[in-house]
Amino acid sequence: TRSTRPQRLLRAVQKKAIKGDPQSVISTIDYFCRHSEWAMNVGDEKGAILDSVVCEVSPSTALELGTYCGYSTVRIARLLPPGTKLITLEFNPDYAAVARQIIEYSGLQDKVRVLWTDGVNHIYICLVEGASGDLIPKMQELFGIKTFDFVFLDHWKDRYLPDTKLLEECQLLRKGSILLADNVICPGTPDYLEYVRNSPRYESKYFKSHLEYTKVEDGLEKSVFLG
Ligand SMILES: O=C(NC/C=C/[C@H]1O[C@@H](n2cnc3c(NCCO)ncnc32)[C@H](O)[C@@H]1O)c1cc(-c2ccc(F)cc2)cc(O)c1O
Ligand SMILES: [Mg+2]
Repeated sequence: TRSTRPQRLLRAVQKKAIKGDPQSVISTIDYFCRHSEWAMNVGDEKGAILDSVVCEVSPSTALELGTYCGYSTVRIARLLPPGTKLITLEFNPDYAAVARQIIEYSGLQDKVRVLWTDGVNHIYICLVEGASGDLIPKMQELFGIKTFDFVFLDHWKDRYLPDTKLLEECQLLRKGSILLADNVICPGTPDYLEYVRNSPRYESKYFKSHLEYTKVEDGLEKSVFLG
């Protein structure tokens, strides 16, 4: 049977990227998506905005909803200081398998630890297979996470709002937690935008950009939880 797009993207990384070099993995994926096959990675233009927010927040705990091939996982993890806990959730086992290999190829595998390892000098990336709706309520029990400093939303667009409300209900957000949402224009997340822009519990800001690898408008919404 024909390979899948994530498998072809992985093969391009294994063929062209420098093993152990996260930036090379990122550039290879961007080149592949621009010149061979488009794929729904956050991409280089919005990725630069993601980078700047991650550097500004310098989170000690971070959550990514929707790993897909691991492109934004690598983008985020390469900027995190040692001792950070990054949890990324992916419920499609085939995508999770590709993401695991891309994360490992980027040299972050020595930082990929199951979260309860007591090492203190590594970034912990835990790629958990499962649906955010089931896993978010278990963050404390499974990973000892009290609150997330940073959340990157990039999964099904109609799940941004319910999962944000779930994070609030599970008290996984604290005063100052930052939510960064991809695709708030294209494909669009109207109910989520309306919520974070009108709720007194959030201070929201739109970062105008373009849909990955295209000239179509898209952007990221950065929302600070006010507690
Ligand atoms: O649809 C887009 N992203 C979805 C990502 C889904 C990934 O996340 C995983 N996932 C989904 N829900 C959950 C979940 N929980 C929710 C269910 O329980 N728990 C765990 N994992 C989950 C999927 O398995 C995928 O791996 C998109 C589209 C365009 C686009 C724009 C223009 C076009 F013309 C075409 C496409 C551009 C983008 O940047 C985009 O991100
Ligand atoms: Mg996206």
